[in-house]
Amino acid sequence: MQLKDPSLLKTQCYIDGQWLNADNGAVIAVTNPATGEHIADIPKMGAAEAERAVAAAQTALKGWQAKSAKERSVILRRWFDLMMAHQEDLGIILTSEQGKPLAEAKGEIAYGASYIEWYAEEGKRVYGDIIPGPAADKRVLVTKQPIGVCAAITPWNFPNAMITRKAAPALAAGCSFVVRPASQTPLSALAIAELAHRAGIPAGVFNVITGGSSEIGKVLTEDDRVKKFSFTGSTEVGRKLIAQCAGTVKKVSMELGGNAPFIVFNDADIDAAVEGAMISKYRNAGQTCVCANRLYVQSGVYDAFVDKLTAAVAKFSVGNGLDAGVNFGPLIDQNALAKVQEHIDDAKAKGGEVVAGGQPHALGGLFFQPTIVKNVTQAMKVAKEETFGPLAPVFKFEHEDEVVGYANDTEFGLAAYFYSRDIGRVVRVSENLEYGMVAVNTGILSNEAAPFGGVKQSGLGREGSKYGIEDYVEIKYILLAI
Ligand SMILES: NC(=O)C1=CN([C@@H]2O[C@H](COP(=O)(O)OP(=O)(O)OC[C@H]3O[C@@H](n4cnc5c(N)ncnc54)[C@H](OP(=O)(O)O)[C@@H]3O)[C@@H](O)[C@H]2O)C=CC1
Ligand SMILES: O=C(O)[C@H](O)CS(=O)(=O)O
Repeated sequence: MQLKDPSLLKTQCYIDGQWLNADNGAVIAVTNPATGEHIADIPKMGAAEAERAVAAAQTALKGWQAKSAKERSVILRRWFDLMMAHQEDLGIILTSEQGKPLAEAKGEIAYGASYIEWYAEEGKRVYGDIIPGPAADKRVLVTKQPIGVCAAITPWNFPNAMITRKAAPALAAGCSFVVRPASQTPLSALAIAELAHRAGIPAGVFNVITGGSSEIGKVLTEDDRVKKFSFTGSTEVGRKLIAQCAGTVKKVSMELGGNAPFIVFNDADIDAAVEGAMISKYRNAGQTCVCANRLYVQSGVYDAFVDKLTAAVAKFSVGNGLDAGVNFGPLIDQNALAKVQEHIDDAKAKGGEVVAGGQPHALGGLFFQPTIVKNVTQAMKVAKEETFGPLAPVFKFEHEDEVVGYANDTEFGLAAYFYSRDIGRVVRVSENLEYGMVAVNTGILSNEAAPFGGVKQSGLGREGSKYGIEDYVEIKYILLAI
């Protein structure tokens, strides 16, 4: 790995300001999904180390809370500046362990850093209230205080941004933080820790522990010193972790699975819709929770849309994300490939027609062809299950009410997209779609100014915007009798 600053490639965990190996010396190998090559070994820590990380966060809390919001803001701003100064190296580390093209990886670094930039400022705006009391001698004061030690478990698909989207509001609010990143992509998290150290974030305030997900997860969800738990990943695992948090009544945030509809009406700008579908469907090789999972196109523009999308997909350059010109990388593992193939085969067996891709890429390994299947129906797996890969199933529909019904017919409710230039339809459909986030005439909706999150079984809470810091404070009501 050719880095300008090789010291960003850390292979130990960061606990209480120290770089540590596992107590028993056990390690987990990290490999490059594009080549299968071994990149590094990271500690395989367990419950004992996780408890020490929580203890360190507890110890560090008082000093960090004692700083003013402005003092914390100055340190967070330094963290942001360091991440942006090292954007290229952080992008190379991210592409090497996760696979996304370098341009996308560098984009994720800027996206992840933007949450630190945003919350460096937002922490100074955690306002309270003075409410007119019920009697002349009573004063009702409302203040907000940091919730305390926070813990998080994060996924492999955005190994930088999913950490900063949680750590930034937590630290800005005066909380301390322990994160356990996915075993497949730990190096990005450890690089973030190195820059936190350089930024002057005090020992114990920000901790990164790697190792067994269940064993460490049990500590982070059941230890009473942890007052808030945040998770990004599948709904299946999210349910388990919510249940594990119940014993200590922890506040939880959950960013879970999706099944995003992408709807194109006859009155849409078709070229804009194709451009949006390319971003929404194929970003990170289709491995994002907000990827278009079902494309619904009204009958009047169905053939034109499919033809234009097919032509656009043919231009992808599939390969190692570190190679110049590559804009489509590998999937994360064999399970991901198998899921995509299963959905394609099911659709074909039920009448679907492959018009692009449809099988693993000639490059072999974890590369899969960007795929489009047309003439798909609600009876197919692609209508109900999240593919989490580069498959665009294109459904045909006739009427607005019909497609809104299809779009809402899922237990998920994270992101939805539609293209229309009819203002009445834009208002009606935006309001009738049962999703936490609705994008109109665009294929990408994620930014630090917006409250990212889902309804139904796609999650709890919001990340980003002024709303995102509310999950890291507790309201305290003070009654003054004078
Ligand atoms: N809403 C959102 O923003 C996002 C949602 N997702 C959803 O997650 C799925 C794919 O991502 P994926 O990472 O495979 O999801 P997983 O839920 O399998 O994994 C997410 C994280 O949870 C850890 N984990 C898995 N099982 C447990 C457990 N029993 N206890 C504690 N931790 C555990 C994993 O660790 P390890 O893998 O190291 O064992 C990983 O760090 C899709 O459904 C996708 O939609 C993904 C990203 C973002
Ligand atoms: O993990 C994810 O899929 C991200 O939440 C998607 S995004 O925020 O990068 O759009």
